[in-house]
Amino acid sequence: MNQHHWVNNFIEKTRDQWIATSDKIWENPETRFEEYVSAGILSEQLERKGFRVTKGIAGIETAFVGEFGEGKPVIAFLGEYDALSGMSQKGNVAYKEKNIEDGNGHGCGHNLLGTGALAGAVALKTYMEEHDLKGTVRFYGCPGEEGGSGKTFMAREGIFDDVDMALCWHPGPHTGVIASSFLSNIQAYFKFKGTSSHAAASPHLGRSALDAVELMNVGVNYLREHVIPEARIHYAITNTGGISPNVVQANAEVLYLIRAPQIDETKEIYERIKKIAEGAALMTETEVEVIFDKACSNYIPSKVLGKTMYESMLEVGLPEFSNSEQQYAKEIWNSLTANEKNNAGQLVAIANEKVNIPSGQYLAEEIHPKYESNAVVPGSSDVGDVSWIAPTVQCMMTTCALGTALHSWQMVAQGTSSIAHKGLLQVSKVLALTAIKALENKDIIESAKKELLETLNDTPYECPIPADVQPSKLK
Ligand SMILES: Nc1ccc(C(=O)N[C@@H](CCC(=O)O)C(=O)O)cc1
Repeated sequence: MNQHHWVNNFIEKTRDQWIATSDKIWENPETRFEEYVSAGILSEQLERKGFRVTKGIAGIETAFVGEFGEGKPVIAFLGEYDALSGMSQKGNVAYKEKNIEDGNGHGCGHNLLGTGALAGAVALKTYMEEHDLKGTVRFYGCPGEEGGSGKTFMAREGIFDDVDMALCWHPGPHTGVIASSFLSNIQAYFKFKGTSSHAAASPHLGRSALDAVELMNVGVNYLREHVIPEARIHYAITNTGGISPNVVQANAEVLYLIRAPQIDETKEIYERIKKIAEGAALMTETEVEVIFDKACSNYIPSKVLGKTMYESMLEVGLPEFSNSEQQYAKEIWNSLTANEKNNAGQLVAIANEKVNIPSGQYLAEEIHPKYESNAVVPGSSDVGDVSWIAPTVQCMMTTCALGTALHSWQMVAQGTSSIAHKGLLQVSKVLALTAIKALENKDIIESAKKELLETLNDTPYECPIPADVQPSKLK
């Protein structure tokens, strides 16, 4: 039996357990660094499959690793399982309706992501046993990707240092190797402290922290024109100082997320934003404290491994969808606005380019043929930090209708559908096959490592998160 047939047989034979695992995680959406149930579901399966499991690695309760085999090469599968807050949504419907008031939801499909990577790792382990192959397979349970950069904290503790190759994937509307780089980022809280007072009787005695937040935001709005065009600066006001307009707000806080292609560019913008915060504090006679939350590095896709993954994708092919799945995808398509439909050809996170979508098509019908690109995707991922340490490869696999945006209710609704299940099985095969090809042809890993060394050009990996910053839960 050739490699592809073996992988196909294995995943199809075990399909029910992957689907059930993904659905269980979908039903228990947990946000950054609180993924207790989800991490439990995945680590328990690794234990049952004979992996040596270590929980709470890198000082993070919901991070874990499962290992099988010994020696080189060390092949790592990266699994995520965190959800987004406030994104609760009913499954398998084509209209917006919450499942639970104020509940979380899998708006980025990480229920599928973690499970697909797990299935790939289990497939590789079984293949190694049956074919008496040497090496180590690891599944890294990586929490807090969304706004948490869990892998960057894990990288800081050195836990990826002996990895020879890393594999990951992302659910979405298209299929192809993720050929582009991603933006690095820094996230920090700006906490202002003033003096409360009666807003009518003694406003002159009050010093408003909320004013400071607003002035800071205005300052940053002016900054935006004077940064490189690829940069992105977002904010969320995490404390408005209360709900009483007749009190001068003594405490207020704003959370900034700053992104740019290179981490040095992000750091430079961060320093300028800190000056704006100091300016806002000066103007309002308040005090500001800057609390570094997290950061991640830009992603360096391995072209060598990208080629191997692309070849694996061609062998595995796209899922075949039934009439009822096509019908559901059409209903999702019909829920989109004209602008959203127009944007459907944008290959989010694959290559930052646009393809034509023929009318009447609702599910991707092609494997994007590019596995090399100089483009930068306007998003970030903590897989970036792993890619500085070991050659790393990722793909996107169709798990939802064309036009579905990540972080949308449509993404949550389809995350437990049979469309997503088919994508999940297909990508598990792609991940396992890519790893098997690399394991059976040592040249692949050697050239990938050489390529990474040349790309880094003697720049050593430096974790962008300072040593004293700890991962934090959502507030
Ligand atoms: N293959 C993908 C990997 C990550 C994402 C994504 O949306 N990441 C978040 C991460 C944000 C963060 O790093 O805090 C983002 O860009 O907003 C999207 C596709």
